[in-house]
Amino acid sequence: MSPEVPDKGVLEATLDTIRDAVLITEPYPDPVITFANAAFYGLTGYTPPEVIGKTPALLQGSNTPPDWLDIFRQPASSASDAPVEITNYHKDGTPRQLEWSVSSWPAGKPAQYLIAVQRDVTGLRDLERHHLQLQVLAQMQKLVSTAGLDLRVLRQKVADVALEATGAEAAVVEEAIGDDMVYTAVAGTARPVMGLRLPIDASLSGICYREQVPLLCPDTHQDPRVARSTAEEIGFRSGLLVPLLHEGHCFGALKVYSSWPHAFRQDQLELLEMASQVLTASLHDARQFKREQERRTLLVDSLPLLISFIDDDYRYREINAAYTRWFGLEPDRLLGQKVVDVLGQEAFDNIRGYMSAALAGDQVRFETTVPYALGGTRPVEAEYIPVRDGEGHVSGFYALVRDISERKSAERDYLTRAYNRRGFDQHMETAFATASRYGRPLSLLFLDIDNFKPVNDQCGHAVGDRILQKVASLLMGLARESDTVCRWGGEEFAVLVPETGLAEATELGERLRKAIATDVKSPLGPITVSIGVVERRPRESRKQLAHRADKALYRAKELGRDRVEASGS
Ligand SMILES: Nc1nc2c(ncn2[C@@H]2O[C@H](COP(=O)(O)OP(=O)(O)OP(=O)(O)O)[C@@H](O)[C@H]2O)c(=O)[nH]1
Repeated sequence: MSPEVPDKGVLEATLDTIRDAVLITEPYPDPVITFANAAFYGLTGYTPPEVIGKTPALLQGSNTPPDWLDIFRQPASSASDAPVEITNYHKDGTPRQLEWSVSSWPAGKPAQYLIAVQRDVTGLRDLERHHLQLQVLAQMQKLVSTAGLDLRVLRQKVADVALEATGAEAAVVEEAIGDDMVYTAVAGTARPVMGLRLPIDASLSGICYREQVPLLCPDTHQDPRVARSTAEEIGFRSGLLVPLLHEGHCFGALKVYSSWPHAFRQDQLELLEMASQVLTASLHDARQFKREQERRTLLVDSLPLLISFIDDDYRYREINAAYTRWFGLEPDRLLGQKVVDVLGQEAFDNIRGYMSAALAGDQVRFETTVPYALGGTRPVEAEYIPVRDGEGHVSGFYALVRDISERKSAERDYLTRAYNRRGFDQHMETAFATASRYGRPLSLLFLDIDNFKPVNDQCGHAVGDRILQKVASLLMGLARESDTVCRWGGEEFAVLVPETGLAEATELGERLRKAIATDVKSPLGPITVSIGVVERRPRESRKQLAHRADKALYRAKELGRDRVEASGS
């Protein structure tokens, strides 16, 4: 022993009594161990013959930085220098987090020995890690509850939290689509590679997804499973990958990575795995919800119905694809627009009352006409269904609008465009219901062209047809909007007149008779009509009313034609 260090034996005896592990080594570059205290043997599991004469390299393992022995190169110049934390390994292979402080001995002179003190901070780091894990998991729970079922938002949050929790440079959510792993959310330096696709069979994430196992990749340069060129391209040198698993079904992988090798530890992989378990349930629900939504949208879009949600400011908030077809406008030209701006003032005025009723909470159903993309208007049947928010306030209503032009044309007579019997019956039903419920008057006119047979026989059917058309158009022109003109059959017409008593209906009959006699002519002379008029009696059926009208008409014929006969009540 050198005379400059006469007290090394005393030192060693003292070191054996302290709790921190201590090594005494030769100076750098070959820090051969000349002494280890009892705490060191206890900490590492080695025996003196396995340690003395070796270097501290015997403590290193897969997660130890390759250049860690540099800490012996520049020993601390003062006690205040921060210790360096290194992952070393027990003899049985278990990793330990050790804080190393290396100093020269004797102090202030050229180093003859180095004294290396190691404090085992594994327990402390475990505690810290558990604390962090709890924090991260709490954060995950929070984000899951706030992200709702919006798949895009949720994916993004998963990537963001994974990035933050692991301190990685990049985080990616990869989902299996067809034969590829597709980057469906990216964070950190992975941002420019959103949407990247890699074959499942030729990527590390593919393995993680297929085999449903978490993977720690310390260095892509040393890992034959890595698609090297893509790894280089995205700056992936080391990383962690966990499968996105829900109830045994795997739908992708969550990956965090760094452009440096050995940037991650096993415990971070465990954390990521725990986090992914919390997240995948929500991701799975959001994926299901999106699929369900797409299915529903497809269904709603393929219905022959215009379906929209209109808010309490009379603006379209949701529309199905039928709107685009009907108005010839893309959804973004309709969404957020006011109904009046889309339909025009006139059509809006027709429905404004129904809209107010729906916003007051009533479910309403009505017929109207609305403008159509190809010009003109079309008849529609609309139903408004109010929607209430959590506090019972009506926030808007669903509008279900059906094109009824075909049904309407089925209610019309092909030759004259007056209502046919089917259309007339429907109007009769409604008019009867209103008249009897509110005790309102309702009258019916039956009208038959006089001596039509000779016209037909002598002038031909084409002439007869034109006369029928002319009579019908005169009747429709003279009747009110609320009246219903019907071709009852052959050369016989009916006019239903709501809100009108017998006297007024008889006057209308006279006006019609005169107009026809004046305006409609055949090659054989003017065309005249005979008319029977009746007013509905209380509790009278439709059939009884029609029968009386027919009798009145018959009387008009009997009494010489070209006249109006009213049947008193
Ligand atoms: N051109 C044409 N004629 C029709 C049509 N439907 C019925 N008619 C004709 O209407 C005529 C009805 O004749 P009748 O029932 O004998 O009565 P009328 O000659 O009008 O005599 P009165 O009713 O007693 O005044 C027949 O010649 C039918 O062929 C039609 O759609 N087109």
